[in-house]
Amino acid sequence: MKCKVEKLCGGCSNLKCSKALQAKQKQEYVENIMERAGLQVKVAPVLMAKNDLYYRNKVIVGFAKNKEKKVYSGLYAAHSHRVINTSGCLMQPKLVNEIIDEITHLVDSMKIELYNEKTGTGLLRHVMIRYAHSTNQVMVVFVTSKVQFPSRRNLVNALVEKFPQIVTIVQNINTRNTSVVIQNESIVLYGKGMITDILCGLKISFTANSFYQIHSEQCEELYELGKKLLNLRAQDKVLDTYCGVGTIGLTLASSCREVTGVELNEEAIQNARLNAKQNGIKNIRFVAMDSTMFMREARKFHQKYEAIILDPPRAGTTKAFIESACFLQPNRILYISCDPKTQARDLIVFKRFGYYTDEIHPVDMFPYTEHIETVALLTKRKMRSNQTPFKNKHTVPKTRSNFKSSKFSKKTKFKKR
Ligand SMILES: C[S@@+](CC[C@H](N)C(=O)[O-])C[C@H]1O[C@@H](n2cnc3c(N)ncnc32)[C@H](O)[C@@H]1O
Repeated sequence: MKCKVEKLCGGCSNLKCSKALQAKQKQEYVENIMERAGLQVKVAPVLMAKNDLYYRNKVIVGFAKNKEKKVYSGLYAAHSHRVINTSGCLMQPKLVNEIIDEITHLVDSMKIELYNEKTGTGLLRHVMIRYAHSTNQVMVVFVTSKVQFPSRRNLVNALVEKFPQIVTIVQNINTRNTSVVIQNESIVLYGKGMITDILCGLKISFTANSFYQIHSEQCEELYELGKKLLNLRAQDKVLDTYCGVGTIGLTLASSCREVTGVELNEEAIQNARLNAKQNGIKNIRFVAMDSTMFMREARKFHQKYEAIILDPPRAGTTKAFIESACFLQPNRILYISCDPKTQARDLIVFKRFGYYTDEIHPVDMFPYTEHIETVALLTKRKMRSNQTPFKNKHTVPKTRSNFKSSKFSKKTKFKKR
């Protein structure tokens, strides 16, 4: 496969590898990590993506000017903030590439000021495009350094006229000296500020700040695998932590009694609630809260879940989360991870609290890159009666009557049972 900026970009380090070679390398990569962590687990063959080109449903580009002072756009060169021209990128949907090219042309012809990171001057920092594969809907987000955005009307009109697939355009204001692209303040310039995809047969809407898996088709495979491993029963209560816009819990809701989704990002929780409503799913609720804090509260009130799911960001989860999750004694824990290194670190802690896995399932969510998603089902193994790994004051589980009479903290949104 040929890419003109392959050596500069660093995004697709496996561009020259066949599918079979990528599968082998990624499996060995996970095996090495697990082995080095001292975990005796089998690593299953990698579940490779059927579509390995034009898959990225989220793209963020920066802008710069060439020697002739003409504006170009693209990703950053590896380990730098130098913009390289990635027009026509093979990992981005063709429509997304066309829209980026048009925006770049408009930014140039309308003489929109580019932001300068070094001096902190200028206006346009980045453009983010989000794409819904199943519905062909597109969201465009202009990230600016200030609220005043003089040419925005003309820019919006020109874009929606040329691309009817653009259903919403948002301005995100980032005044900070940071490499975090998207900040909390947004103004909707056109449409509703969200796009809707169809995922696992459900209508899933999300806004600019909410997480949505990068490879939508492969995400369906990932969730299908998770569902199969969990093997839920109709009476099960499920906790879906780090739930984003609720996608995992929503796809499981019809196979269990009830689901609780927990997520730090309030905007994502609002999306999740809308997603439950627009799919008529009633046995799910969402809590906007840090997952570790939630888990601590759940432990305090001795909540019972048959299955706990965690799908944290690359940094993995916390020891406090793991300790509390294991204390609740679910039958199974499903750990989905986008970084096998932090997953291995966390699996060691799970093991200390009695939860083991025999097998890791890698899923290739990021073809041609070095990244890999991994899924592990953990189940409880018996410990000797004198082995109690739990240390702090909630060691002794409350009796049922204790639990019923205990006062619920105002912060926590547990329902009395
Ligand atoms: C890898 S995403 C997974 C989202 C979702 N499970 C999915 O498949 O789309 C991780 C999510 O965790 C959320 N998050 C990050 N830190 C968190 C925390 N401390 N507590 C709860 N959620 C957190 C992020 O906002 C993000 O939505």
